[in-house]
Amino acid sequence: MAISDLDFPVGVVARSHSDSAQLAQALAENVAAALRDAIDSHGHATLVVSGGRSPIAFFKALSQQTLPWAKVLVSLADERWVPVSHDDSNEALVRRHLLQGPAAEAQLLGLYHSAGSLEEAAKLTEQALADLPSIDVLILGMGTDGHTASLFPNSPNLDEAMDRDGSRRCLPMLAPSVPHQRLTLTLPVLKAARLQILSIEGQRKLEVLAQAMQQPDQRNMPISAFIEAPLEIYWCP
Ligand SMILES: O=C(O)[C@H](O)[C@@H](O)[C@H](O)[C@H](O)COP(=O)(O)O
Repeated sequence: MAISDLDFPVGVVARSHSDSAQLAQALAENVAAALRDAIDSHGHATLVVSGGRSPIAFFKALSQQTLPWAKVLVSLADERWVPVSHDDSNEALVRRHLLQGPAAEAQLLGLYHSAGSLEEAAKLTEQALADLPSIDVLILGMGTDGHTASLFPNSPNLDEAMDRDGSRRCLPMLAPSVPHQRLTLTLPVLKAARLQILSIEGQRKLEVLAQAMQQPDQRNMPISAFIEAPLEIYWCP
Protein backbone atom coordinates (compact mmCIF):
# COMPACT_ATOMS: atom_id res chain seq x y z
CA MET A 1 0.00 0.00 0.00
CA ALA A 2 1.12 3.56 -0.71
CA ILE A 3 -0.38 6.74 0.69
CA SER A 4 -1.66 7.61 -2.77
CA ASP A 5 -3.97 4.61 -2.45
CA LEU A 6 -5.96 6.30 0.33
CA ASP A 7 -8.95 8.47 -0.50
CA PHE A 8 -8.57 11.49 1.77
CA PRO A 9 -11.17 14.21 2.25
CA VAL A 10 -10.75 17.45 0.27
CA GLY A 11 -8.15 19.66 1.95
CA VAL A 12 -5.95 16.80 3.15
CA VAL A 13 -2.63 16.84 1.28
CA ALA A 14 -0.53 13.66 1.34
CA ARG A 15 3.19 13.83 0.62
CA SER A 16 5.13 10.60 0.03
CA HIS A 17 8.90 10.46 0.59
CA SER A 18 11.48 7.83 -0.30
CA ASP A 19 12.83 7.27 3.22
CA SER A 20 13.02 8.70 6.75
CA ALA A 21 15.98 10.98 6.01
CA GLN A 22 14.32 12.50 2.95
CA LEU A 23 11.04 12.95 4.84
CA ALA A 24 12.84 14.64 7.76
CA GLN A 25 14.69 17.06 5.49
CA ALA A 26 11.62 17.97 3.43
CA LEU A 27 9.53 18.44 6.56
CA ALA A 28 12.23 20.57 8.19
CA GLU A 29 12.49 22.84 5.13
CA ASN A 30 8.72 23.26 4.84
CA VAL A 31 8.25 23.91 8.57
CA ALA A 32 11.11 26.45 8.52
CA ALA A 33 9.41 28.26 5.64
CA ALA A 34 6.10 28.31 7.55
CA LEU A 35 7.84 29.67 10.66
CA ARG A 36 9.49 32.43 8.60
CA ASP A 37 6.09 33.31 7.10
CA ALA A 38 4.53 33.48 10.57
CA ILE A 39 7.30 35.77 11.81
CA ASP A 40 6.91 37.98 8.72
CA SER A 41 3.16 38.05 9.28
CA HIS A 42 2.84 38.67 13.02
CA GLY A 43 6.35 39.07 14.41
CA HIS A 44 6.65 35.69 16.06
CA ALA A 45 5.95 31.99 15.45
CA THR A 46 4.54 29.23 17.64
CA LEU A 47 5.55 25.65 16.88
CA VAL A 48 3.98 22.70 18.74
CA VAL A 49 5.62 19.32 18.29
CA SER A 50 4.97 15.75 19.41
CA GLY A 51 7.39 13.42 21.13
CA GLY A 52 8.16 9.78 20.50
CA ARG A 53 10.94 8.27 18.37
CA SER A 54 9.88 9.26 14.83
CA PRO A 55 10.44 13.04 15.07
CA ILE A 56 14.13 12.92 16.09
CA ALA A 57 15.55 13.13 12.55
CA PHE A 58 13.11 15.95 11.78
CA PHE A 59 14.12 17.83 14.96
CA LYS A 60 17.80 17.58 14.02
CA ALA A 61 17.16 18.80 10.45
CA LEU A 62 14.94 21.65 11.64
CA SER A 63 17.48 22.80 14.26
CA GLN A 64 19.93 23.57 11.43
CA GLN A 65 17.49 25.73 9.44
CA THR A 66 18.26 29.45 9.25
CA LEU A 67 15.48 31.64 10.62
CA PRO A 68 15.01 34.19 13.47
CA TRP A 69 14.82 31.46 16.09
CA ALA A 70 14.68 33.99 18.96
CA LYS A 71 11.18 34.82 17.69
CA VAL A 72 10.02 31.20 17.81
CA LEU A 73 8.19 29.65 20.76
CA VAL A 74 8.30 25.85 20.85
CA SER A 75 5.80 23.86 22.88
CA LEU A 76 4.54 20.29 23.06
CA ALA A 77 1.33 18.57 21.96
CA ASP A 78 1.69 16.32 24.98
CA GLU A 79 4.04 15.29 27.75
CA ARG A 80 4.68 12.32 29.91
CA TRP A 81 4.22 13.21 33.58
CA VAL A 82 7.87 12.64 34.41
CA PRO A 83 10.54 15.20 35.42
CA VAL A 84 12.32 16.83 32.49
CA SER A 85 15.47 14.96 33.60
CA HIS A 86 13.72 11.64 32.90
CA ASP A 87 14.62 9.64 29.76
CA ASP A 88 10.93 9.58 28.75
CA SER A 89 10.45 13.36 28.92
CA ASN A 90 9.31 14.93 25.65
CA GLU A 91 10.68 18.28 26.81
CA ALA A 92 14.09 16.65 27.26
CA LEU A 93 13.78 15.13 23.77
CA VAL A 94 13.07 18.55 22.25
CA ARG A 95 15.90 20.21 24.19
CA ARG A 96 18.30 17.43 23.15
CA HIS A 97 17.47 17.25 19.44
CA LEU A 98 15.70 20.45 18.41
CA LEU A 99 16.95 23.30 20.61
CA GLN A 100 20.49 22.90 19.33
CA GLY A 101 22.60 24.89 16.87
CA PRO A 102 20.71 27.86 15.39
CA ALA A 103 17.48 26.68 17.07
CA ALA A 104 19.04 26.95 20.54
CA GLU A 105 17.79 30.56 20.57
CA ALA A 106 14.13 29.50 20.50
CA GLN A 107 11.95 29.74 23.61
CA LEU A 108 10.42 26.57 25.06
CA LEU A 109 7.09 26.34 26.89
CA GLY A 110 7.08 22.90 28.48
CA LEU A 111 4.03 21.12 29.84
CA TYR A 112 5.53 19.31 32.84
CA HIS A 113 4.77 20.57 36.34
CA SER A 114 5.58 18.79 39.59
CA ALA A 115 2.49 18.41 41.79
CA GLY A 116 0.82 16.08 44.27
CA SER A 117 -1.21 14.44 41.52
CA LEU A 118 -1.50 14.33 37.74
CA GLU A 119 -4.76 16.30 37.99
CA GLU A 120 -3.07 19.05 40.00
CA ALA A 121 -0.19 19.14 37.50
CA ALA A 122 -2.68 19.50 34.64
CA LYS A 123 -4.24 22.50 36.36
CA LEU A 124 -0.82 24.15 36.68
CA THR A 125 -0.15 23.43 32.99
CA GLU A 126 -3.56 24.86 32.12
CA GLN A 127 -2.56 28.12 33.82
CA ALA A 128 0.85 28.17 32.09
CA LEU A 129 -0.81 27.62 28.69
CA ALA A 130 -2.56 30.97 29.03
CA ASP A 131 0.76 32.26 27.62
CA LEU A 132 0.59 29.99 24.55
CA PRO A 133 -0.25 32.06 21.48
CA SER A 134 -2.33 30.51 18.68
CA ILE A 135 -0.34 27.74 17.07
CA ASP A 136 1.26 28.47 13.69
CA VAL A 137 2.67 24.99 13.03
CA LEU A 138 1.56 21.73 14.68
CA ILE A 139 3.43 18.45 14.18
CA LEU A 140 1.51 15.33 15.16
CA GLY A 141 2.61 11.73 15.28
CA MET A 142 0.38 8.68 15.58
CA GLY A 143 0.48 5.44 17.50
CA THR A 144 -0.69 2.12 16.06
CA ASP A 145 -3.76 2.36 18.30
CA GLY A 146 -4.73 5.55 16.50
CA HIS A 147 -3.75 7.93 19.31
CA THR A 148 -2.18 11.28 18.59
CA ALA A 149 -0.66 13.68 21.12
CA SER A 150 -1.85 11.91 24.27
CA LEU A 151 -5.41 11.49 23.07
CA PHE A 152 -5.53 7.79 23.80
CA PRO A 153 -8.55 5.56 23.07
CA ASN A 154 -10.45 4.63 26.27
CA SER A 155 -8.48 7.10 28.40
CA PRO A 156 -10.40 8.83 31.18
CA ASN A 157 -11.09 12.46 30.11
CA LEU A 158 -10.96 11.51 26.39
CA ASP A 159 -14.53 12.75 25.81
CA GLU A 160 -13.69 16.12 27.36
CA ALA A 161 -10.33 16.30 25.58
CA MET A 162 -11.98 15.68 22.19
CA ASP A 163 -14.91 18.05 22.77
CA ARG A 164 -14.54 20.59 19.96
CA ASP A 165 -16.34 23.13 22.15
CA GLY A 166 -14.38 22.25 25.29
CA SER A 167 -12.83 25.01 27.40
CA ARG A 168 -9.77 23.19 28.78
CA ARG A 169 -6.42 23.59 26.98
CA CYS A 170 -4.71 20.73 28.82
CA LEU A 171 -6.04 17.57 30.44
CA PRO A 172 -4.57 14.59 32.33
CA MET A 173 -4.70 11.36 30.34
CA LEU A 174 -3.67 7.74 30.82
CA ALA A 175 -1.65 5.85 28.19
CA PRO A 176 -1.67 2.05 27.86
CA SER A 177 2.14 2.09 27.83
CA VAL A 178 4.60 3.39 30.39
CA PRO A 179 4.82 6.10 31.46
CA HIS A 180 1.08 5.89 31.79
CA GLN A 181 0.39 9.36 33.19
CA ARG A 182 0.31 12.00 30.48
CA LEU A 183 -0.63 15.61 29.89
CA THR A 184 -2.19 16.50 26.53
CA LEU A 185 -3.28 19.57 24.69
CA THR A 186 -6.96 19.23 23.87
CA LEU A 187 -8.55 18.86 20.45
CA PRO A 188 -9.83 22.45 20.14
CA VAL A 189 -6.35 23.84 20.86
CA LEU A 190 -4.66 21.45 18.42
CA LYS A 191 -7.28 21.88 15.70
CA ALA A 192 -6.89 25.67 15.82
CA ALA A 193 -3.33 25.40 14.46
CA ARG A 194 -2.87 27.23 11.19
CA LEU A 195 -0.68 24.50 9.64
CA GLN A 196 -1.46 20.98 10.87
CA ILE A 197 1.00 18.25 9.90
CA LEU A 198 0.86 14.51 10.59
CA SER A 199 4.19 12.74 10.12
CA ILE A 200 4.14 8.93 10.03
CA GLU A 201 6.33 6.20 8.64
CA GLY A 202 5.87 2.61 7.49
CA GLN A 203 3.18 0.32 6.15
CA ARG A 204 1.69 -0.47 9.54
CA LYS A 205 0.90 3.16 10.30
CA LEU A 206 -0.53 3.61 6.81
CA GLU A 207 -2.91 0.72 7.52
CA VAL A 208 -3.81 2.33 10.86
CA LEU A 209 -4.53 5.62 9.07
CA ALA A 210 -6.80 3.81 6.60
CA GLN A 211 -8.57 2.12 9.52
CA ALA A 212 -8.96 5.44 11.33
CA MET A 213 -10.73 6.91 8.31
CA GLN A 214 -13.42 4.23 8.67
CA GLN A 215 -14.23 4.92 12.33
CA PRO A 216 -17.84 5.96 12.97
CA ASP A 217 -16.77 7.34 16.37
CA GLN A 218 -13.62 9.45 16.36
CA ARG A 219 -12.96 8.52 19.98
CA ASN A 220 -12.14 4.97 18.86
CA MET A 221 -9.06 6.29 17.01
CA PRO A 222 -8.52 9.96 17.93
CA ILE A 223 -6.24 10.65 14.95
CA SER A 224 -9.40 10.43 12.82
CA ALA A 225 -10.51 13.83 14.17
CA PHE A 226 -7.54 15.39 12.33
CA ILE A 227 -8.02 13.68 8.95
CA GLU A 228 -9.87 16.64 7.50
CA ALA A 229 -8.93 20.02 6.01
CA PRO A 230 -6.50 21.53 6.69
CA LEU A 231 -4.02 18.67 7.12
CA GLU A 232 -0.71 17.77 5.47
CA ILE A 233 0.42 14.18 5.86
CA TYR A 234 4.09 13.27 5.45
CA TRP A 235 4.75 9.57 4.90
CA CYS A 236 7.56 7.27 3.84
CA PRO A 237 7.59 3.46 3.49
O1 LIG B 1 4.48 11.48 23.69
C1 LIG B 1 4.41 10.80 22.67
O2 LIG B 1 4.81 9.61 22.58
C2 LIG B 1 3.90 11.41 21.39
O3 LIG B 1 3.44 12.66 21.50
C3 LIG B 1 2.95 10.45 20.75
O4 LIG B 1 1.68 10.94 20.41
C4 LIG B 1 3.66 9.99 19.50
O5 LIG B 1 3.53 10.97 18.47
C5 LIG B 1 3.12 8.68 19.02
O6 LIG B 1 3.08 7.78 20.12
C6 LIG B 1 4.01 8.10 17.92
O7 LIG B 1 5.27 7.85 18.50
P1 LIG B 1 6.48 7.26 17.59
O8 LIG B 1 6.86 8.40 16.68
O9 LIG B 1 7.56 6.94 18.58
O10 LIG B 1 5.93 6.08 16.85
